Amino acid sequence: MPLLEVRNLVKIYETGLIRRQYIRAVDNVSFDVNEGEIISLVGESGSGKTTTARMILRLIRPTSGVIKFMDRDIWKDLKTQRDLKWYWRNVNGVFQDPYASFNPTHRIRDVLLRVFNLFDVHIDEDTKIRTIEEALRFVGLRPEEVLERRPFELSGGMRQRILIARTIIIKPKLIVADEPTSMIDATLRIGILDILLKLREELKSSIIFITHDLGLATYVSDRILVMYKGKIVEEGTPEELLNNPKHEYTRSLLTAVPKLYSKWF
Ligand SMILES: Nc1ncnc2c1ncn2[C@@H]1O[C@H](COP(=O)(O)OP(=O)(O)OP(=O)(O)O)[C@@H](O)[C@H]1O
Repeated sequence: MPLLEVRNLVKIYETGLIRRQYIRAVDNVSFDVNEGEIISLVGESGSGKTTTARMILRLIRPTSGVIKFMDRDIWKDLKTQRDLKWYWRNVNGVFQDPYASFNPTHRIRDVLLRVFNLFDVHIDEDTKIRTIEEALRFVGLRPEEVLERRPFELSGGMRQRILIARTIIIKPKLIVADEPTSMIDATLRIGILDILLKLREELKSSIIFITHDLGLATYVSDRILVMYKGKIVEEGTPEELLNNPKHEYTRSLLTAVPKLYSKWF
């Protein structure tokens, strides 16, 4: 049984007050995510990646289709507040703008301590601090350097790492990482991807990595799904997509991938 099953997912947005317009943002999308697997959703801006991610995170309701996590339909079978906390503890998101995700007036220590309350994790204070320190070290930060600082006193790369640390604290089974590297310098991006690989390796997390950059997806994924105008137009391992892209859109994405990546295969 896959960890996550997405079947015939559709999202139609209605816009316009006088003349109604319908945008088919996600159009009949199906895929599975297995335990310990990293898959990427790759596509240009507007292809429906974020909408798909938000539906998986149960933040927006699909127009139709089914999402099952551990065999539970996330709209039909999760009813109580407790069910939802269970879900968000197990399926957690890391978003693209680490700055917007923090309350700027809070110290990092408090930002991270709040996570335990949010998800009803009842452990003693010492264990909480130890868990936080462990998570910070996991993402390559020194607790003593960041705990007392406020978000604006840290670099973008550090903030992104703290967001990942916040996710690690609750040890979700599935992490949905939506463009987690887009706001940081190119030189630091691989560092973030290496953390995702380490998460899979050491915590056996599954990851859905969302990006417009096929090169980054190639670096980190077991399987890549290419999205175009709301549909998945191609799916394969990085090797298959790089060596034998079938869809014209994948070929156009490949022209933007530096030779460095293709050299690996
Ligand atoms: N709340 C909304 N209301 C109306 N239309 C929306 C809404 N959110 C997204 N859309 C539209 O749905 C389509 C898919 O958007 P989505 O954000 O899912 O794509 P994306 O691939 O994640 O793009 P990006 O990389 O720019 O975030 C776009 O045409 C977008 O304009």
